[in-house]
Amino acid sequence: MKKILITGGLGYIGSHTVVEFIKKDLYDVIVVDNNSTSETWIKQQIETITVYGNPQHLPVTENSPTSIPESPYGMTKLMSEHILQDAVKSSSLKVVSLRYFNPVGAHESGLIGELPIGVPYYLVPFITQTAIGLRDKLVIHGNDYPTRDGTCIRDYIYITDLALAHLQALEFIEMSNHDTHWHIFNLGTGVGVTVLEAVQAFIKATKQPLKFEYGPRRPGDTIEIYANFDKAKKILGWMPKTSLESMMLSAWNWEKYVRSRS
Ligand SMILES: O=c1ccn([C@@H]2O[C@H](COP(=O)(O)OP(=O)(O)O[C@H]3O[C@H](CO)[C@H](O)[C@H](O)[C@H]3O)[C@@H](O)[C@H]2O)c(=O)[nH]1
Repeated sequence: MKKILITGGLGYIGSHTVVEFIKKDLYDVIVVDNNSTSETWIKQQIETITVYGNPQHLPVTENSPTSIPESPYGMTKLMSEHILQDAVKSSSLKVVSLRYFNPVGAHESGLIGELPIGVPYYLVPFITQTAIGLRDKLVIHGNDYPTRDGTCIRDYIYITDLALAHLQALEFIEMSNHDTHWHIFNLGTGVGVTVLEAVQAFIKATKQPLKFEYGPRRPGDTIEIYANFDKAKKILGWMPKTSLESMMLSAWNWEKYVRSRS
């Protein structure tokens, strides 16, 4: 059996990816994690669409220009890509860079999911924590953007769909004999969803009331971004399968499970 090392394997994305690799039964999975942001049994997420900044054209493709990120975190993502790109040129290393859009939801078992430390920064954990009563209300950061309802637009991708892309990406890079050893794939649904639509999807899917109000814009927020994932579809055979409402329901089931433990 092939050995695979998964770094950050206790994290939100990492843990779901580990599950899919184990299920496949082709790999001996070794997990490395420094637990730096973990709440003893699970930790936060990373993703890389910050490399696109506020895009000029939508949906963004892998060829859309990257911009200088506003945050040091975003810069680490862009720099990592550059370092890997250089390493590929000077070695036999093969690299696939997966650009995640906004990963949300939890595993269908309800046993793993996203568990931010302290007050959540990301939308969906904030929604679920508000619905369960840990937060008074959700504040929607700005409703005066030039979008259909004034709130920001994102491309929310189900965590297990995202995890499966890692398997497909590995199979692709192992099996193929390409001229280039550096590949980038966008992983999103191709559908832009406003913050208000995300909130409504949560309410509809879970039948939970959710108290929310509009607040000021959050500094540095991208106004609108969603993916063109044609490349992943064509080359990896990858397709997102899960509806926004199912994503929200899974996040809610996870939240209930987490709180029932404590
Ligand atoms: O309490 C909240 C939380 C979020 N939002 C809004 O919901 C949308 C999504 O926000 P998230 O924080 O969930 O996700 P972002 O896309 O803004 O950003 C995060 O996810 C990105 C990729 O998904 C990058 O990793 C980035 O660094 C990270 O901050 C934004 O319009 C944000 O303003 C609210 O209105 N209220």
